[in-house]
Amino acid sequence: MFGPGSRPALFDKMAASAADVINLDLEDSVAPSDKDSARSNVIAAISAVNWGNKTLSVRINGLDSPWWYRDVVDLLELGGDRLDQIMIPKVGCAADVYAVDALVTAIERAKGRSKPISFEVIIESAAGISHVEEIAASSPRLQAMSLGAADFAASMGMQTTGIGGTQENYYMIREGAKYWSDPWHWAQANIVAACRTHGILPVDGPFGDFSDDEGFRAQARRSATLGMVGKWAIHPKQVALANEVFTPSEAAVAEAREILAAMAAAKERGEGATVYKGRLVDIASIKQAEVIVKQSEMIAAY
Ligand SMILES: C[C@@H](C(=O)SCCNC(=O)CCNC(=O)[C@H](O)C(C)(C)COP(=O)(O)OP(=O)(O)OC[C@H]1O[C@@H](n2cnc3c(N)ncnc32)[C@H](O)[C@@H]1OP(=O)(O)O)[C@H](O)C(=O)O
Ligand SMILES: [Mg+2]
Repeated sequence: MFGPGSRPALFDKMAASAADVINLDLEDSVAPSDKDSARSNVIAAISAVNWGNKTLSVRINGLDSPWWYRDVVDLLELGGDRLDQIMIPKVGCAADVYAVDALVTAIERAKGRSKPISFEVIIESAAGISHVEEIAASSPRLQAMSLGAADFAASMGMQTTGIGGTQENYYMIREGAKYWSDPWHWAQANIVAACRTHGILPVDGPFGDFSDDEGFRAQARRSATLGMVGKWAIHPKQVALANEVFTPSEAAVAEAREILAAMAAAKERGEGATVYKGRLVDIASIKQAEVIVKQSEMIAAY
């Protein structure tokens, strides 16, 4: 759940939401003239608001701006221990993450902060997607990586003002009928592969049209199917939609458990493969089913 640091009236509503992660934004939802006051609002709210068991993250300004170092210094020196994570936008290479890591490490040591700050990065440029694997491997602080569709589209020179979702002109045609394809797919798949290689979480970014619930669901379902674990909400109504999609359904969990049972029975018979509902399941199916069961158990335990 995202909210601008310049709108402190939203902070309690964000804390009361059903989101797992809160992102207080100092970057692109905050006008340049409000940067200093937004930073002060966020620093005060880190300690003053009851964030419950949510992960509390602050998106700092990009390394191409004059604001980012002050964001990091003040957040860590003045912001209190409740802060869990810093989100670094517009990361283009591993050195960008190193720069923030070096500053965070120095402040943590100087100030005796005992809880290490974790990082989430946004891939939202041509450089970021080109260097996605080195970025995924860049720091032990890194926990998650998102696709920022709007800046990504701009950096790539894409002809769209949409933030995620179906793009009218991105279609195939066959026998006179249009079939829309997904222009975000290849970037998402690259992010998932880089994240899974290096043990961090791939997250789907914003879906701008918050009046389009079905569009959000469709985008989120594609992301979940690809291996992403969650999605940003830029409006409160998107939180329930994201939780609905990224929580495996009872039917999916039941089927996964049945596959595990079928494979346990197969193993008893000395077989590595068997038939479940008319289709092949084998040892790889155990790993697939375990993904769904583990997701459901983690969500239930949260
Ligand atoms: C695209 C790139 C990005 O940077 S995305 C991330 C940065 N953007 C944001 O953080 C924007 C977050 N959202 C908002 O600022 C607002 O939701 C809004 C401007 C999109 C709409 O605000 P508005 O007040 O007009 O909304 P209402 O429908 O009237 O609100 C209803 C109700 O909900 C409360 N509300 C609204 N927004 C939030 C919120 N973010 N968190 C909590 N609560 C919120 C609002 O106060 C109303 O409450 P009520 O009056 O009913 O009590 C990316 O980087 C890229 O490159 O892709
Ligand atoms: Mg952006």
